[in-house]
Amino acid sequence: MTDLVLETRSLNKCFGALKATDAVSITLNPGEIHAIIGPNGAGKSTLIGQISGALPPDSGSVLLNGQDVTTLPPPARARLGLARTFQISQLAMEDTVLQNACLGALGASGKPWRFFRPALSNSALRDAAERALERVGLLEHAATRTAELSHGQRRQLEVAIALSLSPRAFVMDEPMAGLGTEGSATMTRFLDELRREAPILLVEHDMDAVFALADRISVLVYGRIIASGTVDEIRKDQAVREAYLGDAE
Ligand SMILES: Nc1ncnc2c1ncn2[C@@H]1O[C@H](COP(=O)(O)OP(=O)(O)OP(=O)(O)O)[C@@H](O)[C@H]1O
Repeated sequence: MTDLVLETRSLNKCFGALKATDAVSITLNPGEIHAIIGPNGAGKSTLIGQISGALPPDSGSVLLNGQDVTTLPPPARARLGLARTFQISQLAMEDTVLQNACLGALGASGKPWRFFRPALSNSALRDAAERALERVGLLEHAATRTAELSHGQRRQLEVAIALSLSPRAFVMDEPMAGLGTEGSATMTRFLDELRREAPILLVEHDMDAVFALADRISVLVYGRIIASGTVDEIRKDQAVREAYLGDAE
């Protein structure tokens, strides 16, 4: 029996001759935030795609709470508690905030959202969505058209969608993107609390947020993990500084 919430074992994915992920093995422990950082094109999105199930690996495996989920499609992984934050582009802009917040639970059902629109009258689903909105501070906007939300509020809504799944692990793809200084600080405080609910695998370019939040950082360069360690270890790592942080400090 393992305590690991999420684990990848030697994930490989090639696009033609390009190795987008090259034997990537990472773990996520209960209660932690594990950040994955790396330059553009390092393979971070490819890794997340393989973890969420959107992209089949060429080889290697993905385990969720010790269960091999490598061949399961994204909705099945979501039902097992893997919550990937939805990208803003997947929000239905003409629908209300509450309707979007129901997405997570509906997504977990594996059925297309539009098909299930009447499910808003499902009170269990609605309650879960409202609780999630309350957690992220958006409940007062439940009836607002999503298009009217600010960028930062849309980011909060993405997290609410993930939360409505009662997840056992979060996988977040750049939650700070486009938030500005104040928005990033608010999101950082929120993620700091959220880790108590479920651990977070965090792909993020915002180094202030990463250094403030991460228990562990893994550095991906050209598809390979070149270093993994605490914030201090990564800051001091010469190979990391040369490959990535050197021009960011
Ligand atoms: N569907 C695809 N077909 C061909 N090449 C791809 C495909 N998806 C990604 N790549 C290539 O794989 C490499 C890794 O891309 P990926 O998007 O995973 O990097 P990333 O670290 O997420 O980058 P960024 O920080 O810019 O989002 C890049 O060289 C990219 O051009």
